[in-house]
Amino acid sequence: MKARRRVEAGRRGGWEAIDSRRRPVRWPAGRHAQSAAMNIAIGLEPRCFALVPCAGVGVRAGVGGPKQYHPLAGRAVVAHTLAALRQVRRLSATLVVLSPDDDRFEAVVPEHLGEQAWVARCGGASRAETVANGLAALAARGVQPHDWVLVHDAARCLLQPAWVDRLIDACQDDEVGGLLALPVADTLKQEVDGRAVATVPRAGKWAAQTPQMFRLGLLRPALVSAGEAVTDEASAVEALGHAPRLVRGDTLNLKVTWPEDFRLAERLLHTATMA
Ligand SMILES: Nc1ccn([C@@H]2O[C@H](COP(=O)(O)OP(=O)(O)OP(=O)(O)O)[C@@H](O)[C@H]2O)c(=O)n1
Ligand SMILES: C[C@](O)(CO)[C@H](O)COP(=O)(O)O
Repeated sequence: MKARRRVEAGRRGGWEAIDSRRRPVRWPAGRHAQSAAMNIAIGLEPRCFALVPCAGVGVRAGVGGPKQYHPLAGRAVVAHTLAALRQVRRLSATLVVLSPDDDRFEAVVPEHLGEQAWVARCGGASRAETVANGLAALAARGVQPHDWVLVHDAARCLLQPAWVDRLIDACQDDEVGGLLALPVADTLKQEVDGRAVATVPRAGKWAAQTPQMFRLGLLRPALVSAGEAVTDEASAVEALGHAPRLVRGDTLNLKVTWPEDFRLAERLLHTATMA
C-alpha cells in the first residue's frame, strides 16, 4: 500500500518509488521512468542485459575493414568480446548490434555463443545511434524500463568477466548506474597545431571505459535528448543532471583503436592463455 502511494506521488512529481527492499529509487520524470517505478513497486527484480555496439567501420584502425572482424589470436575481435560476456552469469542475454549491411558476423562468430546471444541489424552512423537503436530492439524483445543494460564496445575485446561483475556489484543498488573507468595517470596536454600550449590539470579526471550500466528507462530518453555527438552513455546521462558512479576498470580493458593496438592486444591475449 505504501509502495503504491509512493508511486502515485511519483506519477505526479515524476520520480520516486520504493524497491522490493523498501529503499527509495529515484527517476527522472517521463513515461519510461514512471513504468520503471511501477515495476519495482510491484516487486519485479531488475535483470541485466548486455548491448554490444558492433557497427563501426574502424577508420583509425586501418585494417582494411571493420576492426571488430579482424583476427586476434585465432578469432575475430568481437568473438573474444562475446565469449567474455557469455561467462557473466548475471547477464540474461547479450544483444549484438550490427550494421544493416553486415555480411561478416555469422561467418566469424561461432554459433555456440549460445541462445542468449541476440543479434539486431540496426546499427547507425554513430556509436550513439547504434546504441539507441539497440535499446529499442531490447525493448521490443521485452526488456523492461527498470532492467539494467550494460553497453560494451565490441572493440574492447580483452574484457574479463570479473570486471563486469565488479560493475554490477557496484551499481545494482545505485540510483543512477555507472561505468568502468580509470583515473588518468599521465600529464595532460592541450594541443594546437602539434604543439603543447597548456597543461590540463589531471586531478579528478578519469578515462571512461565500458561496460557502462544504466537502466533502460533512463538511458533511452538520455540518448534521445543527447543526440549523436556523445561518445559514451555516461555523457548522455550526465547531460540530464545525473552523476554516474565511477567504478575502477583495468588498464588491460583497452579498446583496439589504432593499428598498433592489435599487436598489443594479441600479446596480452597470448599471455592470458599461457597463465
Ligand atoms: N556507427 C558506429 C560506430 C561505432 N560503433 C561501435 O562502437 C565501438 C567503439 O567505437 P570505435 O572504437 O570508435 O569504433 P569505430 O567507429 O569502428 O572506429 P573509428 O572511429 O576509428 O572508425 C566499436 O565496437 C564500434 O563497432 C558502432 O556500433 N556504430
Ligand atoms: C565508449 C568509449 O569506449 C569510452 O571510452 C569511447 O568513448 C568510445 O569512443 P569512440 O570515439 O567511439 O572510440
